[in-house]
Amino acid sequence: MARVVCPGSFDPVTNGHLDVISRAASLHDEVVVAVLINITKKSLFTTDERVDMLREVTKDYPNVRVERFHGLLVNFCTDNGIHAIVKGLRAVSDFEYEMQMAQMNYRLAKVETLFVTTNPTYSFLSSSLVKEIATYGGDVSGLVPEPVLGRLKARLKEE
Ligand SMILES: O=C(O)c1ccc2[nH]nc(Br)c2c1
Ligand SMILES: O=C(O)c1ccc2[nH]nc(Br)c2c1
Repeated sequence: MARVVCPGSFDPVTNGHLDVISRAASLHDEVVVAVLINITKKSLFTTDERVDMLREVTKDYPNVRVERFHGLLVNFCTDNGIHAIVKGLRAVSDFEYEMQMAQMNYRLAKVETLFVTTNPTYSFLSSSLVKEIATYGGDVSGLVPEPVLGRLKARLKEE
């Protein structure tokens, strides 16, 4: 049973994230999308909201489940029988940091990291850019799943 993890903040999940998750799901028996609980970093959505949105937008993928974790990713992996991490690469600029993390995670727990090159349509995308554009009234439709677009607009109205 090849189980892999797609970790992230997903604050909120974007179509770029979903592209990586769906491609990982087509390659492995099970994909665990792991939402990082980060108490130090202020996020726009709570952990529960981020988990809920991910569950909603991945409900048509039977081999994808969404969990949350805090602390070291490799501890989450070893606790859950996960031997590989799947990350998206949007551009060469992602590679240096991801390479460092991948080598550390292998050293710590022999957990491998596999990379998926993101669909060029979304290679400019990040959660933070989507939030920034939406904050100033920019149109981010088509960049996040429909259910996320509604929640993003509603949340930003509250800010
Ligand atoms: O949501 C994030 O913070 C985040 C970061 C980096 C990422 N690489 N691949 C994916 Br899916 C991904 C998600
Ligand atoms: O949303 C982000 O911050 C983020 C970062 C890094 C990423 N690599 N691949 C993907 Br999809 C991705 C998304």
